[in-house]
Amino acid sequence: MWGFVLGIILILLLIVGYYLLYYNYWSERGVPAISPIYTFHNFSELVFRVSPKFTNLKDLYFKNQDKRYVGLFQFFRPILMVNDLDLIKKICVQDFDTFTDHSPYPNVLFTDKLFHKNVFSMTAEDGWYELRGALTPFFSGSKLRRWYPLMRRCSEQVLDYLNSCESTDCVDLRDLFERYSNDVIGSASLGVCCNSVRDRDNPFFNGCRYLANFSGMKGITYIVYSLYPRLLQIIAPSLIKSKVTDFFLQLIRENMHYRLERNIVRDDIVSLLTKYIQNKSGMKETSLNASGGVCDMTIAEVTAGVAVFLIAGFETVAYTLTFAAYELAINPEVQKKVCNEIEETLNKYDGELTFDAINSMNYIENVIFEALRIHLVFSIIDRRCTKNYTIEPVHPGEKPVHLKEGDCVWIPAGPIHHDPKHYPNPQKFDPDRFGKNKPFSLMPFGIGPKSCLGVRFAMLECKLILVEILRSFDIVPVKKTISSLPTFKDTSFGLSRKTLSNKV
Ligand code: HEM
Repeated sequence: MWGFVLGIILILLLIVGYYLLYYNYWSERGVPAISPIYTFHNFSELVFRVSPKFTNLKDLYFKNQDKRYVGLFQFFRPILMVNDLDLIKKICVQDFDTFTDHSPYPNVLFTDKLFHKNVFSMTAEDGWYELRGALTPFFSGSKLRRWYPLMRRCSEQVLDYLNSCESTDCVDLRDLFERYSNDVIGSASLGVCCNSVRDRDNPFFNGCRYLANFSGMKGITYIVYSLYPRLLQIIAPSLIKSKVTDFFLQLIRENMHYRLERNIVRDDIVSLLTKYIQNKSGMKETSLNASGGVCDMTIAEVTAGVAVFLIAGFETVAYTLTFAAYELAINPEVQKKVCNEIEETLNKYDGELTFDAINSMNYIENVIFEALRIHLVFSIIDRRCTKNYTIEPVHPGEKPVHLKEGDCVWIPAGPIHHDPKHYPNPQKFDPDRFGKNKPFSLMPFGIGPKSCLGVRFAMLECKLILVEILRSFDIVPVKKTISSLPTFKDTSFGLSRKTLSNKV
């Protein structure tokens, strides 16, 4: 018994000692620092980087907003939080070649095939530049025009569903948007057509929803892996259930065989990844086995590469749309302006909701950006220093700060979006302020060469479904939506059918 108690005390003393040592990490570099105890105090927000209103991060930012940067800790990982927009620009754009990577992410081929190196987790040393370059054509203007009819079909399926509902007084829009975004990314990126709005239990949708969900033990395991990658080699539990991994591996296997047998090149994510892997290996033959099929290694790499798009294009879009719907519901005058824009545009395009018609609607784009400013999906943008780097002093009293290779930098995007010196009256939903904001003060899609690869794709799909819904319905708040803020536990909205005279 006493041995056990002494053991616990020893462990606690070691932890405290370790923390005190770490505390000096920043002060020795002349950086104002937050006590490491803060990490424990604000565990979920600092460690998991999620909180509905990022209250603690905001608190930290506003208490230190006179400082260009402040040192803090994500457990034992020292983080430099950068508050100053000029310094953000320098780190994320001008000196990007020193900050090419995110903080380490799990890269766990031997336990989780679906989390093998992908464009999000890959470092520059691993070949991030090449992979990003290989995938970029999927998002070019001409490709978006090509994916548009697929998006359109998905948006029409949502409308058909809503039109067939007996009552639309209380519709869970987040669920509907998840299904829509899943169908869009599935059909464009790999040619899987499912109507998950109707076919509510289809395995592709359930698999993607499971992949994109990082709550509970899965989220904890993921964070522990990214903080302590070496633990992986010791304990190595899977993040993803093997039956889900097998489902996606089998899906991609069949997909690739089908293309190979019929000589189909679709220029989608599956095709681009296959080409990239073939070029990387230098020999076409390495991706083909003796029987003319695709080898398992290629299938595993393509599946992992596709999985990150299924994850990236799922909750992000659904959340963005839910936030936008919320702001439209509680700001009817903004909703009216959007409807006027839709009407004017459709008049110009003979009533056809074409790719060009959607692209020419600017006000609704401002609405989406303003919704993302207020309710950001990712409140922190992170970068990892890949070589030693010095932040030169600018203000009197500052000293040069020497960052070491491996140090991590956080950009507090959420608090910056709410800073009155960048956005006067920051809680006010005002789409007209978009375009007048300071450079680098708005970053819902990240910053610089590592920013979101899917931004144009995401904006197109968000605009399309909002326009499609607003042509036939008014979005109105219901009691549950309003009271569930800020957690959005209940995402029901009222959709009130437009009469023939006010249909757009
Ligand atoms: C409105 C919805 C979306 C939001 C708010 C969003 C936001 C972001 C953010 C903040 C990043 C990190 C950027 C950085 O570190 O500077 C990111 C990265 C990324 N996003 Fe998105 N995203 C959205 C939709 C999408 C969609 C639909 C796709 C794919 C079809 C996508 C693909 C990616 C990829 C591949 C990356 C990693 C880029 C890289 O590291 O090179 N995103 N996104």
